[in-house]
Amino acid sequence: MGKKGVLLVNLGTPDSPEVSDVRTYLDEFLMDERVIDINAFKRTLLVKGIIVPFRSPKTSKLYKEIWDENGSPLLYFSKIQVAMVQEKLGGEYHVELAMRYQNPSIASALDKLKAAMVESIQVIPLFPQYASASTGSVIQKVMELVGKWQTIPPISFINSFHDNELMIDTFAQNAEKYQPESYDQILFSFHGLPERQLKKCDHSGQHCLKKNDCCATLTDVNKFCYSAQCHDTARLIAKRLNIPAEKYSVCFQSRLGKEPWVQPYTSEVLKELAEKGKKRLLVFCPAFVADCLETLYEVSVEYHEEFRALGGEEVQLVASLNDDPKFIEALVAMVKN
Ligand SMILES: C=CC1=C(C)c2cc3[nH]c(cc4nc(cc5[nH]c(cc1n2)c(C)c5CCC(=O)O)C(CCC(=O)O)=C4C)c(C)c3C=C
Ligand SMILES: [Fe+2]
Ligand SMILES: [Fe+2]
Repeated sequence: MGKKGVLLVNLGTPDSPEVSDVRTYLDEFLMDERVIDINAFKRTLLVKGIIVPFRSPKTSKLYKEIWDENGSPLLYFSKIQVAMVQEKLGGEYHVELAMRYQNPSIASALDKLKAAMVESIQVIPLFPQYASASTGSVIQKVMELVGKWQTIPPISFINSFHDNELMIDTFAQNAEKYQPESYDQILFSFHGLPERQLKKCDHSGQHCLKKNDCCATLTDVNKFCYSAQCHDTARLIAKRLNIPAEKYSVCFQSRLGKEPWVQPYTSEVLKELAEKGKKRLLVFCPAFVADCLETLYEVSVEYHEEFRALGGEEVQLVASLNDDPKFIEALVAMVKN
């Protein structure tokens, strides 16, 4: 019998923090039709003519702030995650890492699995909550590439794992060392998405952003809604830590452009909390399974400074899942089940 192939895929990061590599990365990322989901002509003008030229130098500076001797934290922890999963799964499995954008590419990882003559491929996009721009894009890319093979092996995809118990437990344990009860408010700050993409993902066409509080609970109609899954992840972590509903807020960060994104925005929530006299905030970022620019810079530096300028004292980030053995156990269980 051949080995069972496993492909773990995260978003991707530039090859280096230099402007030229950041430009190449942003170009590939933002030209993805699932990320900037407008017609190809407008997308090309917007991305290649405006966003990439203006954003690359700024984003390069930010990457330089988080880049250390191990390189990009996202790639560094992704490699460790894959090595740990491989070790736990043993010789029956062949585990590869890929990034949706830049390196190691999905094409190169699939080539390695093909060369190893695996008998099947299981793909786990490393995004707990389903979004077309993240999970959907990974699945589409893998299907495009494997779809061209003469022999298409049995292939399966994990679509989301927002309520995975071991993952919820890892976030909760990471928070325990900060004594969450000693903070004025707990924030669950998820990566944002354009509202348009939420509506497009609603195949019923009647739920998302059509009803009040449409994402507050997860039902059969909205079970794949990014925002509804985010709210559910937050609820489960809060429940595990006995945090009452009034003591936590769900919010969305990293908005790009002027059109409406999923709300409330993290910046607005920081303002409201500062106005209410809250001083110390503990922040989870449960859309990410590894520390990255959005956690290490946007939350730990930008939001921290923003909150202090508003009269607050502290924004403390809860570490991401990174190389936590419990999260590795979660990934191993997903593969085996
Ligand atoms: C949780 C998964 C992610 C979703 C969904 C997502 C959607 C999304 N992102 C952008 C634009 C940018 N995101 C950037 C960085 C970034 N995004 C994610 C994850 C998701 N994005 C991660 C893990 C990272 C950090 C990568 C790293 O190297 O550390 C960036 C680059 C940084 C910057 O210039 O601000 C952009 C741009 C859009 C438009 C979008 C959905 C439409
Ligand atoms: Fe993003
Ligand atoms: Fe929704």
